[in-house]
Amino acid sequence: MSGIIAPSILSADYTNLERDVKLVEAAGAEYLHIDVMDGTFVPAISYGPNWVKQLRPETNMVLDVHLMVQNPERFVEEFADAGADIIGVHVEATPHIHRALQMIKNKGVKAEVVINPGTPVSAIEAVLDIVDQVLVMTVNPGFGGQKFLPSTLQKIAQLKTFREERGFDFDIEIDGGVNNETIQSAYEAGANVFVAGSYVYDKVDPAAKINILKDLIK
Ligand SMILES: O=C(CO)[C@@H](O)[C@H](O)COP(=O)(O)O
Ligand SMILES: [Co+2]
Repeated sequence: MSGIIAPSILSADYTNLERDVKLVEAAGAEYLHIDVMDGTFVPAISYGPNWVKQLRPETNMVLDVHLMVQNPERFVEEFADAGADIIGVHVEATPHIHRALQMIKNKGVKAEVVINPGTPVSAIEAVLDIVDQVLVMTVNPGFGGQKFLPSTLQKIAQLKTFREERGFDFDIEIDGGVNNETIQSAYEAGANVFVAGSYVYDKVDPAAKINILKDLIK
């Protein structure tokens, strides 16, 4: 099974956002990753539901919304109404992770649970039967351009084993430090959706970068 590339627009040029979105779509990216940050769960502040709503008609890519916000259940319905296709909520951000995921599913949107590098897979075991996707953070959340943490690979493998043994049906996404040198180890461990921000957008030719990544996960 070949993998899916999800460019993160956190590293795009916001003054040329439409160009940067269309460019990765034309290059074959299937998902567009949108990092929502609240200045509390993570230090930075980024964008909100209105921003997703304006982006929605501009692309056919799957909008993969990563909520790095405290108590995400306050916002999931707004992001669903804005046109998100997948909404991810951090287990560390709420005492009500099951409710948050259920709220996403009730809106007809794919529900994703997210774990930080310091959080074990056991913290999400009780919700693995209801999620469509698990996001394993391969850096600490909050910023683009950080280094991939190889210690996260064993959690990817553990999730793959859980899925096989218990007959669950979720995708495994990774986010942070994904580039031509790191993608293959995560693919081999069992990940099948790959967020890439700075590697795709920071230097020349995002389309070529997507092709390089795609070739490595065939
Ligand atoms: O969620 C986050 C950061 O918190 C990411 O989605 C970043 O946007 C990934 O950026 P790179 O590590 O690929 O530069
Ligand atoms: Co992200």
